[in-house]
Formats: sequence, C-alpha cells, structure tokens
Amino acid sequence: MVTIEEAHKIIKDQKVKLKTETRKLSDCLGFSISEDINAPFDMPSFDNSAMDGYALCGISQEYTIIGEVAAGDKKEFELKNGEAVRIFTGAKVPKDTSAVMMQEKTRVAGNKLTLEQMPKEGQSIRRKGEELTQGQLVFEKGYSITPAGIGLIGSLGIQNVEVFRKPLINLITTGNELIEPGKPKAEGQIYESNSYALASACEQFGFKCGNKKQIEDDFEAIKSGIKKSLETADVLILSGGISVGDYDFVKQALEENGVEEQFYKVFQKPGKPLYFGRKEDKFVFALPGNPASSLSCFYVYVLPFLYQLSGSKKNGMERYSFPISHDFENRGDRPSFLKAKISNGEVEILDGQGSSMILSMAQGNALAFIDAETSLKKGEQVQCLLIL
Ligand SMILES: Nc1nc2c(c(=O)[nH]1)N[C@H]1C(S)=C(S)[C@@H](COP(=O)(O)OP(=O)(O)OC[C@H]3O[C@@H](n4cnc5c(N)ncnc54)[C@H](O)[C@@H]3O)O[C@H]1N2
Ligand code: MOO
Repeated sequence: MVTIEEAHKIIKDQKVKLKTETRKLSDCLGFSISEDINAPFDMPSFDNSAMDGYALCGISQEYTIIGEVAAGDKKEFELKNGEAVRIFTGAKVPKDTSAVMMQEKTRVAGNKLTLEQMPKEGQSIRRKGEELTQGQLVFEKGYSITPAGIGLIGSLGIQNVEVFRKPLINLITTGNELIEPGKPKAEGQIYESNSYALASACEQFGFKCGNKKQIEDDFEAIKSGIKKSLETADVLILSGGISVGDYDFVKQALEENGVEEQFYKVFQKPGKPLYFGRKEDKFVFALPGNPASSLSCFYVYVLPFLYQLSGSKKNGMERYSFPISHDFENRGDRPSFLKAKISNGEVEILDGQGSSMILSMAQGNALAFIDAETSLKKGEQVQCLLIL
C-alpha cells in the first residue's frame, strides 16, 4: 500500500516517450505544442486605426479631409499638418498620422473636419509590434492550446501546428452482474455505468476512448481481453475486479500479460484497491469497481497522467482552497476525497459518501480532500479539486 503522495510521485516519475504529429489549426484545441512558437512578424504588423473616424496630422481642432482609407486598402497618403483622412477600424494609418479621432467626436461640413475635443498624440492608433515583436516567444513547448491560443496562432498565419499526440485509451469493465443500460434487468444484476462515466470524463478533458469492452468475471476471458486491448491502447483503464475477492481476477490477468505493477493499493478513501502498471510504453490503471471510487481515481490519478502523456504542462485538476460551510468530522482512518459542492465561495461536504454512491458526485462539483480522523470547524480551509 502506498500513500497518495507516493502514488502521485510514481506516476509522475514514469519515463514516457512523447510522440508528435502535425495537426490542422482547426483541429488542435486541447493539444500541447511540441515546439516553441515564435512570432514570425510584428503584431500588429502595421500601425492601424482602433476606431472608425479620422486620421489626423498635427494636433488641432480643424482639419481638411483629403481622402479615405478602409481596412485592407493599400493606398498610401502623405499627410501634411492640418490634413486628415477618413479611416476605419483596422485600416493602416497613413505615415505622419498624429492621432485618430472617433467619428462620434467630430463634425464634417464638405471637406472641413471639426473635432469636439482636442486629440491626444497617438490616440486610437494600434502601433506596429505593440502586442508581439518579430521573433518573440509566443508559446513555449507544452502549452495546451485554448480557443484564444488557436486565434492567436491563426493570426500569426500558422495553419499546421506541431503538437504532441494524445494517448489512445481503451476501457474494460469487468463483472458478471453488469448489464448494458436499456436491457431488462434480472435479480442480482446492475446496469454497467462506469464505462459511460469514465469515457465521458476522458472526453470532457479532450481524450478519446477507442475501444470499450465488458467482460465477465472469468480469468481467461479477462486475460485475453487485456491482451487484445493492449495491442492498440497507450493507456488501458479497467474497472472492477481489482480487490481481493475470489472473482477479482484483474491483477493476476495483468501480471500474466507481462504488465509490471508500479503500485497496488493506495491509502485513501475511496479507491483503496487502485492499481497502476506498465508494459513497455503502455500503461494500465485498474480502478476499483465502485462507481464513485472509479471516477474519483480517474480525476485524481488517471487524468494527470493523461496530461503527462500528452506533453502538457497541466497536471490535471486544479486545486483550490475554500472555507467549509459547516463543522465536519472525517471519522475514517484513510485520507479522503469527499464528494462536495462549492457555492457562494464555500464548500459543503455532501451526504452519501459511500464508494458505491454516485448521486452526490453527480449533484456536486468538487472533491474535497480531508485527512483521516480530522475535525474541521465551519470556515476552515479545505483543498478541493473541481470536477465540473
Ligand atoms: N475483503 C475485502 N473486500 C473489499 C475490500 C477489501 O480491502 N477487502 N476493498 C473494498 C473496496 S475499498 C473497494 S473500492 C471494492 C473494489 O472492488 P473491485 O474493484 O474488485 O470491484 P468489484 O467488486 O468488481 O465491484 C465493486 C462494486 O462496484 C460495482 N461495479 C463494478 N463495476 C461496475 C460498473 N462497470 N458499473 C457500475 N457498477 C459497477 C459492483 O457491482 C460492486 O457493487 O472492494 C471492496 N471489497
Ligand atoms: O477504496 Mo473503496 O473505494 O473505499 O470502497
């Protein structure tokens, strides 16, 4: 049995070979870049107007209008003191422009322009290079591409982006009692739901599940299911059959497939029988079957590792501290990830903390980390993982 910190360290210390690929700009949200991106040119690449209005030469209140420039126009004006041109947002400002005045602050009679206020030098001009200068580091290798990142990369004229490949994930659920939702349920059976929860948790963070398989508690079937699944997966996630019962075959089936245990059992609640192993460049998480245990282990251990395999600097769930909204006592002897709800700047520990109970997790939005045998008074700080 390892501690939570030891389990995290074992995961973090895995030597992984990151693979790269080239993706179209429109198809790289959530991927991490595999090489630095530097600005190929100044941004903006020319002085341009921030307003629809008039580009002015010299500082005064009266000007003569000598022409017009719209966004995208190539024409060049040589402005003399006291002259102005009609200009639009994004249009290149003529050389010698002192300021741009928005049209709402102007009056025009024929070619005579009168300003309602004195312009300030440089007003409403977006200067060449004011956001980025040519050669400047824009994103460091490992940056996870956001929608704004996509916008910026596009505005640098880059269409194909070098990124780290994301791992392919296969899922195996085990258990004789499990049947697919939608089918009639006999006595003693329950609906298989972990694969749905885990696949959608992967999807929520931009990871895809390739293959999903449900296998009965039969050693040979589990063993061959694992063998087959490992052929295509970078990461295999199993649920159930990892505890000590007579029908818990997963650990042995992994061993017989040549998967080497990195840790088995974590001193925590839920998720004590969590297993992590590897076979060459393939990794296996065997999650406890209890629905809240499997999902909680996904958030706390699997997700950070998926990011690690994707070359990302993110390490999974962001942790934040919130004051607890009520007195609380964790009587358990293991450090706990408790189903919780953050609202109005406070965290509430929800009822229904059993490892098999997923209702509270579905109604909550966080996992609150509380040490074993700990009493907290209302207002004390609690570390939370957001699971929105
Ligand atoms: N003698 C002991 N028994 C147990 C121990 C222990 O230390 N000694 N640990 C308990 C803890 S803690 C956990 S957690 C569970 C984990 O057991 P398994 O990983 O072997 O899971 P299963 O027995 O297969 O299933 C547990 C529970 O979850 C339901 N389940 C399983 N898979 C699914 C699924 N895909 N969808 C929905 N529900 C699922 C299953 O029906 C069981 O009710 O072991 C304790 N026992
Ligand atoms: O480790 Mo288990 O998830 O407490 O029932």
